[in-house]
Amino acid sequence: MAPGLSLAGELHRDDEQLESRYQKGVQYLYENSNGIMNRVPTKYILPISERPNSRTEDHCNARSTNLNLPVIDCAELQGPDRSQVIQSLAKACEEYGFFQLVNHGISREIIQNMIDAARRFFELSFDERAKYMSSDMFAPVRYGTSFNQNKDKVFCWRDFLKLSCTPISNSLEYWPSSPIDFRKVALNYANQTKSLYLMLMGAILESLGLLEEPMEEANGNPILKEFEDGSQLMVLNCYPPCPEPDLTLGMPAHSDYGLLTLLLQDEVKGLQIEHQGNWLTVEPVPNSFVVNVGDHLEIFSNGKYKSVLHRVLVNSSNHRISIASLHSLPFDCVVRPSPKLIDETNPRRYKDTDFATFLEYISSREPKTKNFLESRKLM
Ligand SMILES: O=C(O)CCC(=O)C(=O)O
Ligand SMILES: [Fe+2]
Repeated sequence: MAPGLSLAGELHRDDEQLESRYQKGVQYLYENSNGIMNRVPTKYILPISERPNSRTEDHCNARSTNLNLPVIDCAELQGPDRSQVIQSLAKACEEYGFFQLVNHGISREIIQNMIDAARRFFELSFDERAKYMSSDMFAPVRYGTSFNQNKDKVFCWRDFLKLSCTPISNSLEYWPSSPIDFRKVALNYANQTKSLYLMLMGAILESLGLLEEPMEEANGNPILKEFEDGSQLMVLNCYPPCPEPDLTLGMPAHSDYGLLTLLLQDEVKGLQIEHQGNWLTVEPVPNSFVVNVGDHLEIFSNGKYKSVLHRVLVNSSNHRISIASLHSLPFDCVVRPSPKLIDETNPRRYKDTDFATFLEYISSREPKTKNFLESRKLM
C-alpha cells in the first residue's frame, strides 16, 4: 500500500477514536486526564466570535458583571395581600424573563439531597452511567453530552441526565437505580417542583388577567387541570472543571421550550442571561430557584412575557451541578396565544405550535441557527 494511503487511514482511525472518546462526555475526559489536562481538545474550541469573552458578537460580554435577579417571595404570593407581588412577577417576566424564587416551601434537605444525588450519579463509573445513553428523544431516561451530540460540530463542556416525568408512574422504573437512593430522592424532588410550578403558573395566569377567580387558596394550589396534566422533564447538568474555560461554553445560548423552567444551581456560578444586549452572570442564591419563562409562555402570552436567551460558562477549578425542571402543557396539546390576549391593538404574534414540531425542528436544526421561537413568529 502506498505510504500516503496508509497515513490517511491512520489519521482516519485516530479521528474516529477521538470522536468516540468525546461522545463519552466531558466527565469521562476529566476522569481520565489524571488531573493533568492542560489544554481543551479542539473538539470543544468555539470560533472566536462565539467564545464567552468575544466582543465581535452582537452582544458584548460582561463576565465580571453579576446580576441580582428580581426576587419573588412565594410566601407573599400565597398570602392575603398578593397584588403587589403579582405585579412584580409580571414586571420580572416582561423585563428579564427570569426571576429568583425564595421562600418556596421546598425544604433545604430535599434540595440538598437532589444536588447530592445528581453529583453522585455523575461520579459513578462511566460504564454505569453509560447504561442510560440513548439517542431516542422519547426515552424516559437519557444520559448524554454537549447540547445535541449528534449534530454539534463543536461540543460544549457539559454532560446531562434527562429524566422524563410524564407520567412519572411510567418512567420511574427506567430511572437510574444507582446511587441507591437516586430514584427516591429524584421522585420526591420532581413531585415537589411540580406542585411549586402549578402554584406559580396560577400566579402567572392571574398576572396575565386570565384567571376568572383569584387562585384557590384552600390547599395552596390553583385548580388548573390542563397544567396539572402537563409535561415535566428534569435535566441534571454536570460541568466538570475545564482547562481553558475562555475557549468553550457549558451550554450555548438557547431558550427553553416549555412554559416555565425551575432551575436549581449549586454554589458555583456559571449561568448567564442576556439582558439589554449584555451577558450577565446570575449570582447563585442558596435554597432558591431561578425561574425562567420558556418559549411556550412567550407564545401563550402573545409576546408579553419573554423567553430569554441564556448560556453557561465553565471554570477551571470547580465542578458545577444544576438541575432544571421544565414544565409545559401535555405533549399532544397545541400551544397558541391565549385568545383573551389578542385584540385589534394586540394582533396574534405567533403561529400555533406543538411538541412534534419542536422535536422536528431541533433534530433537523443546524447548530447555531436561530432559535425555535423565531421560527414561530408571525412578524
Ligand atoms: O446550568 C444552568 O445554569 C442552566 C441550564 C439550562 O439552561 C438548561 O438546562 O436548560
Ligand atoms: Fe436552559
